[in-house]
Amino acid sequence: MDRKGILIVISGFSGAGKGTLVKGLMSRYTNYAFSISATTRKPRAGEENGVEYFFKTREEFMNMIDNNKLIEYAQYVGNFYGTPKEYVDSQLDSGKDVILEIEIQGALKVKEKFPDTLLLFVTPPNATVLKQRLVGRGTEDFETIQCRLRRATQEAEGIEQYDYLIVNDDLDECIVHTHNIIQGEHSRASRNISKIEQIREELKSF
Ligand SMILES: Nc1ncnc2c1ncn2[C@@H]1O[C@H](COP(=O)(O)OP(=O)(O)OP(=O)(O)O)[C@@H](O)[C@H]1O
Ligand SMILES: Nc1nc2c(ncn2[C@@H]2O[C@H](COP(=O)(O)O)[C@@H](O)[C@H]2O)c(=O)[nH]1
Repeated sequence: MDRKGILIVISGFSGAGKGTLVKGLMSRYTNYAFSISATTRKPRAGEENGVEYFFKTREEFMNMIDNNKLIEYAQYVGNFYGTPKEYVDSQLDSGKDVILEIEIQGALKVKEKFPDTLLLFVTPPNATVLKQRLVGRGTEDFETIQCRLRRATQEAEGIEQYDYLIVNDDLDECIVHTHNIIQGEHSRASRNISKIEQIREELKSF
């Protein structure tokens, strides 16, 4: 049986450190592919088209939806975000583990379409640290920060639907811990495959 990559969703409150964690995983380990989302959000200072996101007009984004180019999409604090399908399919087929850094509504849609998806939720050690990180990043105005914190309150209601909660306190520890969880998922998947193959073989003798 062909071994394919695992689809991994990383969600978490705005400012929890998802992007920082993903960059750490990508730079330290080689078997991850990061799915670059499409968004109608304006780029932050330093963000480049095709690196952090594919920045789209609303019309372009709607065309992507109409042409079935997205695995999932959602609205988040006034903007659209979505996962382009083609890249994810090709990377999974080539055996890479594909990381989607997406919010909770999209995460649940992905899980519905691909039940083997590993759902990880990243949290800071506490809410004070969350606010400090979000404010300290200096990329959003006061009103947007308030909207994102209110959104975090809603998102907290859905955490139980995730497979693992990952506390991002010490960044290095968080990167290694997340990698170990993903490797554990690989071992579990191959044990299941071996078992299924063994049972199929045994059934042939009846
Ligand atoms: N473990 C950590 N310790 C200290 N600071 C951190 C840690 N992880 C992330 N940060 C900092 O917190 C801020 C928010 O991190 P990041 O941008 O990765 O969050 P995010 O979850 O991707 O947020 P968003 O969803 O809004 O894009 C950044 O300034 C980052 O450098
Ligand atoms: N459902 C999706 N959510 C996504 C996608 N790409 C990013 N996101 C999430 O949006 C918020 C805001 O991101 P930001 O870059 O503006 O801070 C955050 O929770 C991201 O994880 C996507 O393709 N689909």
